[in-house]
Amino acid sequence: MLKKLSDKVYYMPQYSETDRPTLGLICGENFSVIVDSGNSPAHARDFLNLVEQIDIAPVKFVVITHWHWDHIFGMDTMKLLSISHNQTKDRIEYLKTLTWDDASLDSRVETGEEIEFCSSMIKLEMPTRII
Ligand SMILES: Nc1ccn([C@@H]2O[C@H](COP(=O)(O)O)[C@@H](O)[C@H]2O)c(=O)n1
Repeated sequence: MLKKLSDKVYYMPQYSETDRPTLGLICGENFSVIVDSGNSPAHARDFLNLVEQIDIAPVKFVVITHWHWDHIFGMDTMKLLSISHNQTKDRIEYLKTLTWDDASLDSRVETGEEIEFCSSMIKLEMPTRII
């Protein structure tokens, strides 16, 4: 169930066990907008399933607040036009060049490019992953 903040604003609360952040939904007269895409395809699908259950104008965009993995790994699954700051877009483009299998994550933790917390949460949220 989505939580309702007002007639126009809903959210799905965060789930700290696998670092799923809060996802938002802003409903306009003509279209609606999702705020952040979730930390995995499953997270995005869970949110979209809840959104489908309420009577709102069609969802047209997903607004990405920032580039952290937990806010962007559901983008492909949402299949929406995305809106973000240019620097966020650039960072996402860089992240798309990386590989996300366990060995690659471990190696980036070793070099300091990735933090252990994100690596372990990615493995927990997506035991098998094609990102
Ligand atoms: N280098 C980092 C540091 C943190 N994260 C992720 O950000 C989360 C905390 O901030 P949010 O605003 O994104 O909720 C944290 O839970 C990490 O998943 C990161 O990706 N990279």
